[in-house]
Order: sequence, then C-alpha cells, then structure tokens
Amino acid sequence: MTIQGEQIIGQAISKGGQGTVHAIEAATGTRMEPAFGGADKADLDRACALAEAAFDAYRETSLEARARFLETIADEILALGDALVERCMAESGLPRGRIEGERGRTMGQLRLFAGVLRDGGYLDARIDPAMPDRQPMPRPDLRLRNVPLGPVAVFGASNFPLAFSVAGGDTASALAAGCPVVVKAHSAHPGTSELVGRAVHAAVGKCGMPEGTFSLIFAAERAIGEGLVADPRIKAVGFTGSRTGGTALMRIAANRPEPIPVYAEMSSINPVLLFPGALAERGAAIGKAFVGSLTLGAGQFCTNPGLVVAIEGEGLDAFLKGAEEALVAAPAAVMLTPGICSAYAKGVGAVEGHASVSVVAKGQAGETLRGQAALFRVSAADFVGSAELQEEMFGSASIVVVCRDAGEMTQVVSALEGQLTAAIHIAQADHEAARAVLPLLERKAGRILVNGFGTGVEVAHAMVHGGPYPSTADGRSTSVGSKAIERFLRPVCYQDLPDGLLPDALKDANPLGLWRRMDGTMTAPKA
Ligand SMILES: NC(=O)C1=CN([C@@H]2O[C@H](COP(=O)(O)OP(=O)(O)OC[C@H]3O[C@@H](n4cnc5c(N)ncnc54)[C@H](OP(=O)(O)O)[C@@H]3O)[C@@H](O)[C@H]2O)C=CC1
Ligand SMILES: O=C(O)CCC(=O)C(=O)O
Repeated sequence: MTIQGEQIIGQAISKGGQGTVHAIEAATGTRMEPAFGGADKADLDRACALAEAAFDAYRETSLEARARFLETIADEILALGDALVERCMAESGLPRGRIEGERGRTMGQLRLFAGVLRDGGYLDARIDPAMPDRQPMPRPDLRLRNVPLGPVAVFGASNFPLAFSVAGGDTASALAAGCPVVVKAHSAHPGTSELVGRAVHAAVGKCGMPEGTFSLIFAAERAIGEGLVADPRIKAVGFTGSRTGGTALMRIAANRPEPIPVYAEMSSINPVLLFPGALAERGAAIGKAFVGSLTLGAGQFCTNPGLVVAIEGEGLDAFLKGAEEALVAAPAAVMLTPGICSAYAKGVGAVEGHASVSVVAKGQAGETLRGQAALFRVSAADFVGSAELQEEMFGSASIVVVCRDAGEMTQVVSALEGQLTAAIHIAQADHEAARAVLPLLERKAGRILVNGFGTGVEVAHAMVHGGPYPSTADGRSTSVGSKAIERFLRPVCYQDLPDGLLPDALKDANPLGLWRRMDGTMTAPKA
C-alpha cells in the first residue's frame, strides 16, 4: 500500500486542501514525501456529521460484530507488513524491535477490547426488580446499563506512533464502547497515520460498519484540532501529549455550551523512592537498572523515571556510582522530532543552570537531533523550594533529590504534583517505612510499583495508566487496559420499561447471557 498524503472521511479518501503537513525523518531532519493535505473546515464538518449520523447504528451493532470489527482492524494492521514498520521507524527514529513490539501491542489492545465486548461485563447490567408491596412505598422496576457517549475525537501521541495513535488505545476503547471516532493525526508521523487509517477504513468496509464510524484528518493548523474539540457533535476527547496542548484542549472543551470530558495524558516525572535497606543491599545494581529505564526509547516515555528521592549515605553513594557508570556509556539517541529534541535540550539546560543543582553524570554526546542522557542532584530543601525542578524533561534526564532523613523524603513527595507512577525500592527491613508512605503515594499516583520502574506498561485488566492532575486531566480513569472503555460510557437507568422495550442486556430472558447484578448480587446467566 503506498502512502498518498490523503485523509479519510467516512468512505471517502481524498487529499485535504488546506495547507500541507510533511513528515520529517527523525534521524536526519530531512523532509519526507509525500505532502499530506490538511483538512479544511468543510472536511472537519463532514467527518463530525458522518460520525454523528453513524452513532445510533454503530452503537446498536452486536457485541460480537464489534468484537470482530476490532479483530479485523488488528488483522489489517498486520497485513500492512513491513511498509508500516519502515515508515514508522523513519518518522519516529525508534528502532525496528520497538516498532514491531508496539505493533504487536496495538493489535493486542484491539483484541483485548474484542474480549471485553464478548464478556459484556463493561455494560454493568443491574436489575433491581419491582417491589409493588413494599411499605410504606412500592419500589419501581429499575434497570441500568452503560451506553456510549457519542462521537470521540482522538489526538494520538508522538511517542507511541502505533499504540497511542490512530488505532491505539483511545481509538480501540472508544470503538469498543460504541463510539465513532474522528482522529486528528499527529504531525510527527503522518505516513504511519495514513497507513493505519487505511487499515481501519478497510475493516469498516469488510465488517459492514456504518460510514462515519471512523475518520482521519491531518491538520496544517491548530484551528482544525481546536475546531474538532469544539464541534457540538463530539462528546469526548482522548489526548496524549504536552501539558500545554492538553490544557488548551481542556479549556476549549470546558468552554463549549455543552462541556465534554477530555481524557488528556500529559506530564509526569514518576518519582522513584529508594529506601535505606534496599540501597544498602543493592544500591549499585538499582543505579544500573535505573539508567536502563531512564534511557529506554531515548527517555521518551511519560512513565520515564524523572525523579529519584533517597536519604544520603553509603547506599545512595553506591546507587549514584552505579548510575554514573551506566550513564556515561549511554549513547546519545535519536529523538522523535526536532521540536522534542530542542525542548529536551532546553529543559536540561535550565536544570543544569539552576544554582542549587549539580551534575552527577552525562551520557555520550551525539550529533544533532540526538538527546544526551543526564543525571543531576539537588538537596531536598532546594528541590521543594523550586517548582521549575518538578517540570518534566521529556527525554533521558532525571534528578536525584538527596534527603537528610525520612521526614524530608515525605516532604519531597508531599510537594509533588499528580503522577502516573510512583516506584519504591525496598528490602525486608524497609517494609514499615514503606507502609507509612503508601497512603501518600496513593494520593499522588495512579500506579504504585515495588522494586521496578514505570516504563513498560502492561496492557491488562488491572492496569491503571492515569493519575491525578497534571499527569492526566481526570485521575478517575485509565488510558491503558480494559478499564479504558469506561471513559467513553455513561449509565442509563430504565424505570418500569416493559420487557419488549428494554435493551437486550436488561431483558428478563437475558439473551446476551450476561452476568448481571440482580438486587445487588452478581448473578450468573442461566445455563
Ligand atoms: N507525558 C507524555 O505522555 C508526553 C509528553 N509530551 C510532551 O509534549 C512535548 C511536545 O510533544 P507532542 O507530542 O508534539 O505534544 P503536543 O501536545 O504538542 O501535541 C500533541 C497533539 O495535540 C495537537 N495539539 C497540541 N496543542 C494543540 C492545540 N492548542 N490545539 C489543537 N491541537 C493541538 C498536536 O497537533 P500537531 O500535530 O499539529 O502538533 C498533536 O496532534 C514533548 O516535548 C513533551 O514535553 C509528548 C508526548 C508524550
Ligand atoms: O509505556 C506505556 O505503555 C505508556 C507510556 C505512555 O503513555 C507515554 O509514554 O506516553
């Protein structure tokens, strides 16, 4: 399949006429062909109108039909073959192994949601049967199920050109919920976006889904993405990117006559707390493993360990030595875009120039468009007094905050903003101290992990990839794992509806064979 620079609006594939978007080869900074036509207001209007028109038919497709649709998207992505892998590598600068792994994860996410649909538990079917004789008042018959919100706008992430992009987690969970999707492609990987968009388009056709179930537009100007969020037919937004971008979209959504939820995943520095027992046992080894996580993917993960908090002493010295030895050998790595590379250099420069900060070690310097890894240290008192040291340096850079005692560690964690992850490194001797800090970590982070690092998010049922603001716009949700579907649902209660008017999920005969909460008790379907 060749890349034509074309957008997909329902069934129609055409070149947008409002400006152009070009991919930049990440490793060289060279402009890549072809030019992608930017959508104009009429294109945006048509994509939203089609999504709205498709909504009622799409959400009424059976669970099995939608599951097969998601699986067909996965198959179509795989069928793109090496052309997808090579274009994605060129646009992102990420190596083949990573891109192939990410493609597998993307297909796995789609298949996970197919399973969620076949299970049907996400509908949360509940039935409180009528109690006509209840005193002093009879109880009506009450039944609840979740319904989809409506058309969803998705802004893919630059750092996950497959798993968090056109057919990534936001799209998969929205489509599973029964929401048509309009994707605004990320300008960093338009060719990858078109290829994956064509795969989804093919699946829509093969599975007989309504036109408007999926559209993909390129935007040469911000007004198009802003207009997408403002469009009254859009009912929710999924976004992964910068805090500036995410909060701009949140403001637009909040100022609409009908405000809508924006599920934006933004900045996080993912504190790693090193406890004394663990440091005494294996400080150097933790330092080495930490650098492995810090430099993974040129540090371009929202789960990157951007902050280490520990008490001074020999154990911390061993950690720092282990980290230094690993870091100085770390090669400079190609970054996703020239803009991300220069933002990283600027962020590192600002931290390095901070009066109270000193350099622990730096990775190898590289050519232009490559990020150089860096590790800094600062005292707890200076860190707590400097809001700018908490800002995400999106790349392989981190700060070690040196504390005098456990009280200072707690002060540092208390001063942090909301985070996607918090990691603790402990030995048996640290369990009591760890227990004491867990309630604080629960207030700060969406995922707490022990003796590991947050990079490498498992796509699973119990995963939370979310967290209090500003790590995400809404800490009640996750963008990874099966619970991600809940972002695009809302409950509806049906009171005293005759059986014939009820949705299948709530009919007395239980034709979908669902587990349902009957009068408060989870009840298996009759065999
Ligand atoms: N924590 C995290 O998960 C991540 C953080 N980042 C941070 O973001 C920085 C920039 O990376 P990037 O991926 O480009 O993130 P951005 O937030 O700049 O862009 C993400 C997407 O949102 C769009 N967008 C951004 N702002 C607006 C706006 N005001 N109106 C309409 N659309 C908008 C972009 O459009 P367009 O394509 O036109 O630019 C793009 O499609 C990085 O240096 C890093 O600091 C990046 C990725 C992940
Ligand atoms: O590692 C992951 O799977 C998620 C990371 C992420 O969301 C990000 O880096 O933007």
